[in-house]
Amino acid sequence: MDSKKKKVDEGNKDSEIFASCSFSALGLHPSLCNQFQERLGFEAPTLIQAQAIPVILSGRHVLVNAATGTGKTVAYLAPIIHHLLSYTSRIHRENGTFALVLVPTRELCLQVYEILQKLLHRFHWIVPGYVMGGENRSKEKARLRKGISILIATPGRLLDHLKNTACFAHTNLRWIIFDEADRILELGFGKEIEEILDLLGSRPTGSVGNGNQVSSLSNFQGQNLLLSATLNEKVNHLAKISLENPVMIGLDDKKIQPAQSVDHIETAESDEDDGFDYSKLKKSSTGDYKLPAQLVQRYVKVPCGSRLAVLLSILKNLFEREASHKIVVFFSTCDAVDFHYSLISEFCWSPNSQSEAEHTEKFLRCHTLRLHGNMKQEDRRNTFQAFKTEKSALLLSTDVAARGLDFPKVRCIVQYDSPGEATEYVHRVGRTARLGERGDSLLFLQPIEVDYIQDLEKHGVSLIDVSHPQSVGQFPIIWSGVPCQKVCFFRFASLGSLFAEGT
Ligand SMILES: Nc1ncnc2c1ncn2[C@@H]1O[C@H](COP(=O)(O)OP(=O)(O)OP(=O)(O)O)[C@@H](O)[C@H]1O
Repeated sequence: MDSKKKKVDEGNKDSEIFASCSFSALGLHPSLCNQFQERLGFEAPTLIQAQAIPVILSGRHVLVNAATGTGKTVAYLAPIIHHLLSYTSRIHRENGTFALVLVPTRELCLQVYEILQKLLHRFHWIVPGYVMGGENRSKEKARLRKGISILIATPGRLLDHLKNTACFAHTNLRWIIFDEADRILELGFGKEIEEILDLLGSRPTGSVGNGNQVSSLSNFQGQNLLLSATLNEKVNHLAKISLENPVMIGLDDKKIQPAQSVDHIETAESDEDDGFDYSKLKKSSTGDYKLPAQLVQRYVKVPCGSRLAVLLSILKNLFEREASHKIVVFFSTCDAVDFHYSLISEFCWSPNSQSEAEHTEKFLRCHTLRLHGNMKQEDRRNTFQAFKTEKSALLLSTDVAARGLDFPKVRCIVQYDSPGEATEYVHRVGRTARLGERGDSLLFLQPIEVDYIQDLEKHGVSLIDVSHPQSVGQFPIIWSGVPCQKVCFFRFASLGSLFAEGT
């Protein structure tokens, strides 16, 4: 490709991701705009940020539905920081919590906290903090006693502190954000969320447990935000009990355009008594999912007994082709992750290997990591940090890594076990092809599971079938048919059948 054409392509790609305006044009505080450039290296807002930030700044309740990796985190953090910077008298940490960000997993909690720390680098009077399962409660209490201005939390631990930590000051609470709202509910935190909303006085007690009742939040002076790349019935319910006359961003837009001003954002025609059209949300939750346009999605039919051999062959090929490569393989259970981790680790290069010969002898030349909910908190944290910084690594994980996690430069997602829900498929593959980067995904399906493809098609997601030898060439990953790998293939095929799968 000549360089002129390449420039045009890059220009087109950028215009699909980034807005043509600056952060300051969105009305954000100038010193915050400087932080974007200095601390995060952001030159311009993404399209979703350009659309959401002015609306969130206006104080409206908002529901944001945009593809994975489009910059939703900054879209909600920036307006909060802007407002906290704009108060005429500086806030103090003794004023307690002004904003609460609820997230489904511990890793996402840490990730949002890291971004927040960077953004608040120059604003020491706005204190970021987190509380989450697996952490020391007493230490969290001590931090809450001192005061946390913007608190990120997993629901169970937050509820615990709301009930048992008397020194947790939240009377100044103005914002509640549900990041990955649908996942919070899928993990069974529905009751906790209702209790949290009640304890914080952000919905009237009359609507507890009644999914059909639309709350009137007129006593609550705050602003609530819901964000997710996928919507479902449960989010519909959460929207009903937590949002008042919200603006929906990204629901109908095939291509998101930046907002000129709040007046240009349409709220849906009312069919409910609070002016918000919940049927539109309902329709969207069964409609098309938003996936990064540049993501190449494939599937392969593999009988259960051959999956391991095929996986190893694919991984070998991938790591041999490119020296720096990051790959995530998803499994359905913690046991399956552990089983494959101990197996694959036997064949993997490790950073602790003594000699160069040891490196080259290994079947897979990459660092292997694992992540799941049954691991000790410290190990989870180490894996999360390591996979972020590694240039070449393989992460074996359950769906704990599927939501919101932003690992840079993940080139490929393999789904060894098919995901239960179509939404989970979208979030798993969303760990690659972020913010316009290229990415590939491969879904393993057992012959009895092929109907899953039709389920995905109902949501506008179509995959290329690479099960047939003639299609294998389309895939950047060549598997069992490669002669030089036959020995390995059969070796692993027989090994695979020695171990019982389905753990
Ligand atoms: N304006 C920007 N300019 C450059 N990079 C950005 C900008 N905004 C966000 N990013 C980067 O884009 C990546 C994706 O952002 P983020 O994790 O917020 O996406 P997301 O939409 O929340 O994704 P998911 O749905 O998977 O949670 C991050 O690495 C983030 O640092």
